[in-house]
Formats: sequence, C-alpha cells, structure tokens
Amino acid sequence: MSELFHVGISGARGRMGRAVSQALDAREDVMVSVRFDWGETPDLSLCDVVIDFSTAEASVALAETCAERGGPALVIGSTGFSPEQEAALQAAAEKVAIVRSGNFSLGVNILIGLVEHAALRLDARDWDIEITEAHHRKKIDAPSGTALMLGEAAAAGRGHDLEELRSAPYDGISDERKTGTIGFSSIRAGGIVGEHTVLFASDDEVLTLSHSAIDRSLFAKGAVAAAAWVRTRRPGLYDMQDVLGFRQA
Ligand SMILES: NC(=O)C1=CN([C@@H]2O[C@H](COP(=O)(O)OP(=O)(O)OC[C@H]3O[C@@H](n4cnc5c(N)ncnc54)[C@H](OP(=O)(O)O)[C@@H]3O)[C@@H](O)[C@H]2O)C=CC1
Ligand SMILES: O=C(O)C1=N[C@H](C(=O)O)C[C@H](O)C1
Repeated sequence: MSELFHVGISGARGRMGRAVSQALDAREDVMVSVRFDWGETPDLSLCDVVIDFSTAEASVALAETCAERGGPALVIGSTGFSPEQEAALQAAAEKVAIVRSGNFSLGVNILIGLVEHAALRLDARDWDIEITEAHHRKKIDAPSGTALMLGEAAAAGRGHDLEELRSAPYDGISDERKTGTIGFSSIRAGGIVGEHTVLFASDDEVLTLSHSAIDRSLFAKGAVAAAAWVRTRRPGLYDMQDVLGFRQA
C-alpha cells in the first residue's frame, strides 16, 4: 500500500469541498487533517497538501501563505481569476508546488488536445470558434474556467494568445464578428453540473466537440489524484495535463 499522506480541504463546506471530502473517504492512503472555510485560520503544518475549491481571492491568499512558509503543496480548483491574481499564483509557485486547473476531469483534459488540433487544422480565414458553457444558477464567474482553458487551447492551435483572438461579448448592437475569432456564450440555470461545447463554424459546415459532467464527484476524484501527484513535486505551477502525463518535459 502507498504511504499515508495528510490533506487539508479549503472551502470544505462548499459543493466541491463536500465532494472532495467524500472522494478522500474512499482512499486508504489519505488522512484529512484540516477542514476550513472563510474566516477560519487553519494549521497548515498538519497537511502535506491542501485541496482548495473556494474563490479566486481566497486561493491567491492561501497560495501566498503556503509560499511564505514553504508548503504545503496546493491543488487549486477555484476559477474566475483576474490577470493580476493569475500573476500572483505564478509568483507563489516559485516557492511551492501548485496544481491549478479549471477542470479536473479526464474528458475535458482530452478535449483540450482535440480543440488545439482542430483549431490548427481549420483555417482561421474561414472558421470561427464559439465556446458555449452551461452551469448551475449558483456559479458566479463567466466564462467558466474550463471555457477559458478551451479558448486558450484553440488560440494556441492558431499560434496566438487568447486575448489576441477573443471576440467581444454579444449584447445589443455591435460590429460584425471578425472571421476566425473565438467567442464565449454562457448559460446559468437550475442545477446543471457543467456542459462545454466548442463549435467550429465555416460558411459551409459546423464541427462540434463537447463534454458533459454528470456528477461533480468527477472533479473531486481528479483533484485527489492531483494531490497525490503534487505532494512530492518541486515548486512550480502545474496543471492536469502534467498530472495525467499529457505534457512531457
Ligand atoms: N476546477 C474544477 O474542476 C472545478 C472548479 N470549481 C470552482 O471551485 C470553486 C468553488 O465551487 P463550489 O464548491 O461550487 O462553490 P461553493 O460556493 O459551494 O463553495 C465555496 C466554499 O469556499 C469557502 N470560502 C470562501 N472564502 C474562503 C476562504 N477565504 N478560505 C477558505 N474557504 C473559503 C466558502 O465558505 P463560506 O460559505 O463560509 O463563504 C464555501 O464553503 C468555484 O470557483 C468553482 O468555479 C467547481 C467545480 C469544479
Ligand atoms: O462552478 C462549477 O460548478 C464548475 N466550475 C468549473 C469551471 O469554471 O469550469 C468546472 C466545472 O465545469 C464546474
């Protein structure tokens, strides 16, 4: 049996925190040493790794604390980071190992590769890209973290950063859409767990790639796998592509 390790859960009373707790219960090699939410000060010395699904602001504060004290390692699932907050995570990762992903599912991480490949093959002079995502009414950030990762993969396929190709949100009267740009559309309704569709559209045909999350335990299991992987890593900012071995050094 593998060596026992100690995990903290940040955002423990939230939807994902509770799912992570259940996923950890199913493992014999893990002990949950700390659970915390907003306003609570955890004893981080009790953890080898913290799994964090809270808010962007809380995740940055936690990463900075872990960087200052040289650990524990982190798995960050929160979404909705500003560019400044992304830079702060990057800086913290110089001192502590962090896996950060907007989606811990295997299917989405395979979809990322498919989208990059399709964007490379489908000429930007003919093919627009539109990413649609649907989530439950309680989700506060849009586009979702997953949609942004898919947008980054599409842009990378075309040799650009997302911000260079991103089309403006649609609302009221606007200019015509520039061919080959990447747009985002969001739905917030009911209890939808997570739906993502990447649509490639030319004047003649439409190619659709999509992923549906059936239960959020899916994300929790992926985050626990990331925790087992990251606890022995050197400082750095990693993602699920690293954990799954999809990105070789
Ligand atoms: N990467 C992925 O695969 C997935 C990512 N997510 C993302 O994870 C995040 C959480 O989602 P979800 O669980 O649905 O949200 P919830 O609102 O259900 O849970 C968030 C939790 O974080 C807690 N929290 C707030 N501030 C802090 C803090 N400073 N320190 C510790 N905990 C804090 C909240 O506590 P309190 O209620 O006391 O404020 C709450 O318990 C979102 O950003 C979401 O987009 C969600 C699913 C999958
Ligand atoms: O908030 C959620 O619920 C989800 N958030 C993640 C995102 O922003 O992409 C992942 C998943 O789709 C569920």
